[in-house]
Amino acid sequence: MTEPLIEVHDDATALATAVAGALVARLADAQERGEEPQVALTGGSIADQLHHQLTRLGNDHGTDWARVVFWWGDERFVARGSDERNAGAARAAFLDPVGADPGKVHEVPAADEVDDVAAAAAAYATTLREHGSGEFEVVLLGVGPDGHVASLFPGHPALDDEGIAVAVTDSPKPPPQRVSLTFNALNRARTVWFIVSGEAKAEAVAKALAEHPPADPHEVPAAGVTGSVETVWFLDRESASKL
Ligand SMILES: O=C1O[C@H](COP(=O)(O)O)[C@@H](O)[C@H](O)[C@H]1O
Repeated sequence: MTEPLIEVHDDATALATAVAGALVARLADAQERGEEPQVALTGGSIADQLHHQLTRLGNDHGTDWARVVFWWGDERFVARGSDERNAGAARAAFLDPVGADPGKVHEVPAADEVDDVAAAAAAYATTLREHGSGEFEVVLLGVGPDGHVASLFPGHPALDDEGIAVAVTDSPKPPPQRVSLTFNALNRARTVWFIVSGEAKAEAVAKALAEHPPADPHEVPAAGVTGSVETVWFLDRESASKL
């Protein structure tokens, strides 16, 4: 468990630009050490801006995108062609333009590819186990106004799942069926970067970072994730306004 660092940027654009710059530098460093870094991407409102900035940077920092292994912290269980799919948006705006290797982009199976959401979670967990069960260089996490991360929602039984990936069948945020990495998997990451923008998230950020008393991850799931080497909360002024 690492002490969280906090970095506040002016607005969502500055925030996404900073995280994109930090990510390409971190991945290039890992590749220079001869590693093939694994990254878990996030969905949600900040993801589009982040993808845009990552594509703008492209190979500028020497990152070889074809030698990065991609995962998602969570996925909505919808058809592959659905606009709601986190992976679809990332592929179109970022992974395809920068030349990610399709064989190293590991999506959660879609609703039109497997029987049910439990089968999707089981298949994702199997693929993760084949790649080290979540030895992530970086996990990127958005945070919902209720403090959820990935698809781990306050008070939900998925918070206590001890596997790697869990099926969520009654998400309070639509769509109701999702697959999420568990706390167990997320907490194996070397680096966890929260990316949080907007006034609506300010309360959740303040609760997650409270020290006395610290937040209960069952009430504020974001408080239950830390990197083994580094945890950074990348915020904009609005999301940091209640700290
Ligand atoms: O549904 C989701 O929500 C969270 C937070 O999204 P936001 O739109 O409130 O920023 C996101 O991190 C997650 O990946 C996504 O599936």
